[in-house]
Amino acid sequence: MGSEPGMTLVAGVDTSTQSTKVIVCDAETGAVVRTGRAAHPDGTAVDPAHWWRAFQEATGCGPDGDPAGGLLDGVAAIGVGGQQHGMVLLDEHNAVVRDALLWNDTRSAGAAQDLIAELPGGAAGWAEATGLVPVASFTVTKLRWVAQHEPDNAARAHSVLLPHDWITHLLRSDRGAEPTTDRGDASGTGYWSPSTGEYRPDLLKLAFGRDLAVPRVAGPAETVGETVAGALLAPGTGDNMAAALGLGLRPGDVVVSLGTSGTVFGVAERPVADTSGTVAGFADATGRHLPLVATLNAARVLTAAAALLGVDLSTLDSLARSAEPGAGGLTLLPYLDGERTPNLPDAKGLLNGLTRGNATPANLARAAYEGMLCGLADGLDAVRALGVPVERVLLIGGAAASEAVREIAPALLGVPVSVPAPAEYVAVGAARQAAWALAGGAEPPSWPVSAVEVTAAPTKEIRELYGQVRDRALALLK
Ligand SMILES: Nc1ncnc2c1ncn2[C@@H]1O[C@H](COP(=O)(O)OP(=O)(O)O)[C@@H](O)[C@H]1O
Ligand SMILES: O=C(CO)[C@@H](O)[C@H](O)COP(=O)(O)O
Repeated sequence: MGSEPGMTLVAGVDTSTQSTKVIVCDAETGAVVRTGRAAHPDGTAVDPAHWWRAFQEATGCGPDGDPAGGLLDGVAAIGVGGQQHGMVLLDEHNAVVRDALLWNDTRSAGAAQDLIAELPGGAAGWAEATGLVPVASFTVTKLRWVAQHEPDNAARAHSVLLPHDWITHLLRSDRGAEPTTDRGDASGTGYWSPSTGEYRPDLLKLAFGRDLAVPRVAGPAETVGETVAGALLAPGTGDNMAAALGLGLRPGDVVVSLGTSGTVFGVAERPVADTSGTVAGFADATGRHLPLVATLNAARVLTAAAALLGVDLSTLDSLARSAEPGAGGLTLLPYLDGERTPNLPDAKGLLNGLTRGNATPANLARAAYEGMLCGLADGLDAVRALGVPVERVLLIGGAAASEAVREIAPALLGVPVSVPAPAEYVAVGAARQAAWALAGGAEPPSWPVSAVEVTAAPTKEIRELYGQVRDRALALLK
């Protein structure tokens, strides 16, 4: 594979929960000319070496990131987007100390509670300081868990990075240089302030009991290093921030992403501090802010429902579309992997309203889609309540490919839904950041995004029933 004649090529990487995806595109227009992907292992604690191996498999690069005839051949700049929050602990020689604890690992739920209690001001104090109220997903709680449960690992730790920081670092020709991150991913740690743009080493120390080195926060379009082949490295960012960049979000646009996580987010000019902790006050990758709600359960609710019914995803889709809205009164609270919004780390899924009359595969399939989307409709209400304007929803992530999702989403979300042309928008955003680092300037290059709009009459009664079942469960589980 050689350079496409006349084109300047940039690459975007999405090192996400289930896989690594790589695109190579024209820096001027964003047109994708090459793609690659490779799977990650399952589990919520993963050796970061798997992500680097997946990167090599997806691109054909050598262990030093040399593209030599592979997917990245001729690429002028690379950006890496990655799953947020994952704790990559390194020793003083930059060797990984233990498996990374991922965003969906709930073992640090107790640590989150402790940290809230230990800071004067509690939840409000954390929201004010970092934009976040600690829950198990955030890196700061994982540091506390290691300090408490694994003193030997804690003693070896010298620095803490996030997944995108680690892959970006491995891509550098000079791995002895200081690692970097960006404000988007730093804002998901719980020890960085989106209001001041500075780390809060006091909060890291509160969690870990001592200082740890942290990566330098690079500017949005900075070049942070070079690969062995001389390609520029952009700062990279968290996957949701990268998706926002890939879609070129405008005020009024809110993204609903249906990957392993479900997320709902929009851009804001000012930092957000939600003391209830429902909306995380993240920063974005452009210098703005990205208020976001995340659920632990999205696309894999559908894979679990398909496995339960013994069918593939395409049959699950047809079954769900053949059922009436409301699934005959079946409601699924989709907390299969525990849940983050609402904050129920130990919860399990709950199927309510089962009768002999409605016990059909079609209703069960439909309840899975409706339950997943009702959880995100709650998230949409929460970001709207914080003043984020919601004129239309952009639906992305693996499960946005589902016809049933496209049919049911506008009815439950209650706003027009646009489905952007199928693409890996996290990787697109990372590539756009790379093009920005290459070109310089105040704003990233403008790349077109086409989308189709899907509409449906709102079905409030399904959300009402879901709300009743959710509130009864919350009263039991809290
Ligand atoms: N047509 C479809 N219907 C439902 N789910 C789908 C469909 N296509 C892909 N998925 C799901 O999308 C998920 C992967 O989405 P992705 O956004 O890449 O996740 P992540 O970024 O978390 O790794 C997988 O769980 C996969 O089963
Ligand atoms: O925890 C969050 C956001 O706060 C997740 O959105 C992760 O960033 C993982 O994303 P996916 O791999 O599911 O896309």
